[in-house]
Amino acid sequence: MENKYIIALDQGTTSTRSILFDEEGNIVKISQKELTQHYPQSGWVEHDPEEIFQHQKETLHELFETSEIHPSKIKAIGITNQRETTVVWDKNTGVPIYNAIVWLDNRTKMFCGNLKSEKLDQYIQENTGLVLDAYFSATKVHWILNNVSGAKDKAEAGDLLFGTIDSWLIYKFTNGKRHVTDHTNASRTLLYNCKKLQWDDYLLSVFDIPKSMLPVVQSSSSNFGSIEIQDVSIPIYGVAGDQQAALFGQGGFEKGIAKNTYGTGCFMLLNTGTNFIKSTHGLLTTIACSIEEEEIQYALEGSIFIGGASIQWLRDQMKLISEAKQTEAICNSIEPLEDVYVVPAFAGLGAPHWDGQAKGAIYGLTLDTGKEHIIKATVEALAYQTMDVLKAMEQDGKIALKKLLVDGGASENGYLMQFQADILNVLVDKPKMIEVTALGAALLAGIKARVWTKMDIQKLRNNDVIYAPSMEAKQRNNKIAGWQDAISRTKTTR
Ligand SMILES: Nc1ncnc2c1ncn2[C@@H]1O[C@H](COP(=O)(O)OP(=O)(O)O)[C@@H](O)[C@H]1O
Ligand SMILES: O=P(O)(O)OC[C@H](O)CO
Repeated sequence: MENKYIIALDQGTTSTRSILFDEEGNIVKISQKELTQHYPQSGWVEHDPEEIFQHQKETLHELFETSEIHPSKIKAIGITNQRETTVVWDKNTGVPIYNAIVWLDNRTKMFCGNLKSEKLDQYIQENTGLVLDAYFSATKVHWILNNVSGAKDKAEAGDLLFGTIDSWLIYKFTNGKRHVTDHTNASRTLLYNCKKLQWDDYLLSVFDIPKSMLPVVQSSSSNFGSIEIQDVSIPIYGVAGDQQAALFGQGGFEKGIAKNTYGTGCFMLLNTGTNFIKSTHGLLTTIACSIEEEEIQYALEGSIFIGGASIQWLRDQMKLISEAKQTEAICNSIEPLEDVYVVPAFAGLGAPHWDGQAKGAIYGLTLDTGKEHIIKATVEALAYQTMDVLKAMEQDGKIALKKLLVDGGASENGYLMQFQADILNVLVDKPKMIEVTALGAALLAGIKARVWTKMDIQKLRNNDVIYAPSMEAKQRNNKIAGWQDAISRTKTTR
């Protein structure tokens, strides 16, 4: 029997990966490159779009250089990407006119504040499922058009294109033949009407963005063009924003399934089926991965801006650790300390608080507080923030979750996962193969290529590690009360 393979391209905030999966969902090869982070001013975060494309191309080619597998064995490619991150490039040269403005960048927070009105906020929530925040692409595009010399005129003349990272990669890989995106990525721009499934003319006029800049929107599992490798043309059959891809890769294409990904940020998504549920507790409504001929499904999302990024902060700015994985042993090595809390509001606070002005804070320091306590409190903050989002989700979704599916780099930290189960008092279920985001993209591509069906996910996902809660209720409640106090002291809007 002929061996079949699927490749996932996973372009994340901190790294760019290419992953080769076999037909059983096993990882045959991974190639990865770290991405340079640029911080030109306080609160600004940029990536070089050319570096992103080069890294994606190099890691993809490396899969073939380091394995015996010929490109003709690859049935399809799926792309998954950091969402919202905005690239604007010249249609005639294919060259970006500015760096990619990253989702974490909040340079447009004042602009958002000035635009805010009850009417606009309501329109945005009802039609895009989002909130007016610097996180999403619309104000980033607006900033580029108004701050790069000549950009506005060029955009009006139809000479500029906008895309999230999936669009940018596809445009480059197809030599400018395709300017496309999928429903999940479009739903993060603040420009897409998630009910009508079309770009929203009213919002385009509010943000003053010409429609000619926008990509064509397709189902997540559909034909996005092809990539030539060694004279073989491999179809791109899957595209999804990384958080929706992770939900899909966790088997979350049924109503009621929730997952939390612990990457640079933490993102919890709950599939709500074909219902567009409007949150009343600070969550977002977003489109889940879509399949041709199937009805659109929605998800409620809690976006936490700083998750694993706070562990990078411990490493790179505070110099308290030399690598992220050290934190697990440090957390396990010290006695439980009740009262140190790190609130990592380094990019403001996302869901469910949406306080763009908040700044990070540490509470409960005494003379015997050591660096280990700060490290442990930073790790625990991922779990507390997740708890805030999960509570909002249970209220909006009118459900009581019994189990949380987890993945992402920081889910490798066993201390964090046990603490998460203890604080939530629910089971935390981590698949042994944590590359669930890439698996989701591969699955979308494999469905279109008829290598798999949705129902193959259980077979592809492998065994799980389950963390069961073991903390006493009194201790849990005390810890939670301390966190709530810390959060309320950090917020600028009370
Ligand atoms: N053992 C660990 N404990 C805590 N955090 C970790 C651990 N391993 C990785 N991380 C954090 O996880 C993040 C990387 O996860 P990943 O899913 O690759 O992120 P992304 O897709 O956002 O680039 C980094 O921010 C890193 O600090
Ligand atoms: O790159 P990640 O995994 O941190 O994901 C970033 C999110 O897509 C931002 O919305």
